[in-house]
Amino acid sequence: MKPSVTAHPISLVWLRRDLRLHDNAALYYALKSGRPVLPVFVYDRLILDQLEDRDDRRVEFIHREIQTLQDQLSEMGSTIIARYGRPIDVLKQIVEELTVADVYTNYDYEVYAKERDAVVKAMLAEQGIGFHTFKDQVIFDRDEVLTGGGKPYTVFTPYSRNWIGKLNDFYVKSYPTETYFANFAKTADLGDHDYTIPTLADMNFRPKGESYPVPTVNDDLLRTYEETRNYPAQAGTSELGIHLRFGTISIRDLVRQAQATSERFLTELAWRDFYFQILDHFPHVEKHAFRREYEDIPFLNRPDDIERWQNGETGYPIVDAGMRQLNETGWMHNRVRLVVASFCVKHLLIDWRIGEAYFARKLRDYDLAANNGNWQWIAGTGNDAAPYFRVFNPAEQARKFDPKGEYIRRWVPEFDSLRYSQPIVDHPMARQRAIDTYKKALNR
Ligand SMILES: Cc1cc2nc3c(=O)[nH]c(=O)nc-3n(C[C@H](O)[C@H](O)[C@H](O)COP(=O)(O)OP(=O)(O)OC[C@H]3O[C@@H](n4cnc5c(N)ncnc54)[C@H](O)[C@@H]3O)c2cc1C
Repeated sequence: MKPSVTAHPISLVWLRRDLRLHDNAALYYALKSGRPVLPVFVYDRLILDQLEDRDDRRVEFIHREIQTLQDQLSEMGSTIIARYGRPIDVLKQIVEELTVADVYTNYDYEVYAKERDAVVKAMLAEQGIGFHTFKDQVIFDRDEVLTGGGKPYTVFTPYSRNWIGKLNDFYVKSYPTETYFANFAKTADLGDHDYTIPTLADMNFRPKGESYPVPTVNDDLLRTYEETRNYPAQAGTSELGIHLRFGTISIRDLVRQAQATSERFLTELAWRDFYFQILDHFPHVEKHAFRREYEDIPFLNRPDDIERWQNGETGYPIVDAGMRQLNETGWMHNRVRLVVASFCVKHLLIDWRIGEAYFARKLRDYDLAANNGNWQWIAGTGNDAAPYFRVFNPAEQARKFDPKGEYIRRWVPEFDSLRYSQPIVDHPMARQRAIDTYKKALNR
């Protein structure tokens, strides 16, 4: 018999990319099921141990949010169990310690996550414990938005038309979790367990001590979003990426706000769903070109070029400004992400996977689906991608989107001086070299 300290079985809600109590699908269904509910979070060492930077912003953010959840739950007499380890081991340990009837969790579309969940589900099934998953982090998933022929969309415009057309109150209303908060398990009823949250140091991380964007966006910004979103010197975008990534805001709340203020912003949220469904339906994109014929582009991958691109020392001011913003803040404006990514792949002929991995290491809003989708779009290897012969001209982009050079001067203060690097490549040469290289590899 397993050691049981609860008189009645409880339900666990396993939080992952949904670090909030408000409007959370899995939490709602767990709370409604009638059993006492205990939230669980696993600091997954299979992911964390591989991170290169021990002052990783995302880990610190997650740690802060788990502490916030713990504070909110303890005010209700409850708690969260947060442990560091492999998910399978931690969950096994918890179901040995407590009498658990069911585990509720929100669906995750990444390949690793799907495999992880299958293993956990099987382990729980062996013990007669149910594993229930829910859609939460997107508006539509799996087969909810398909082409007329019943296939997943690979082109964004018709997808987004269908996505927007299908939006109705049912899909965007919040789950009223608050109504059932009385159903959180009471710490007093759970017996003596270790509810201490591991410290960053316990996991071999240290804080950076920076602040994060607030988890809200005001209506005024969204009303002018269409006009301001392309100008990196302005604070014209929401900077909600990190909150969407870790679920510290609800996508349903945000979509309702977008419906009332900005069609353009709504379309950006559709892009987010779009790339989730691409990853879900075409998991090969994680490591390979969406279009297989683009697999064999002979990228140069010169170590010196890679280093200068990463450090923001290419001698192309808009590129350098973007990379320095990324390195210093963990965020980069979308317009500049497009420019630096294009420069990396086309001007320097660096494999898009190298650029993608660098963004994955540095971006505080890093998300596999969006990052991969956007890199493949730029590289021309993706579904619905920019044609390979489209090579952004960095000087043109700077003239158009940073006409007074304000953004550039903010991040590249030596820009006007002799100390500023000479261009790493000549634009016309690099452009032609990229086109010729792609053309040859594609046999066109
Ligand atoms: C090379 C490259 C890599 C990128 N990597 C990521 C990434 O790892 N994670 C990420 O969330 N976005 C990524 N993007 C998309 C986009 O640049 C960011 O979502 C956006 O800049 C984040 O800032 P924001 O929150 O102020 O965005 P806003 O303009 O305020 O948009 C709101 C939200 O909409 C979503 N969104 C907006 N544009 C896109 C897009 N093109 N694709 C998918 N979702 C979008 C994001 O969730 C974003 O937070 C990448 C874009 C490029 C060109």
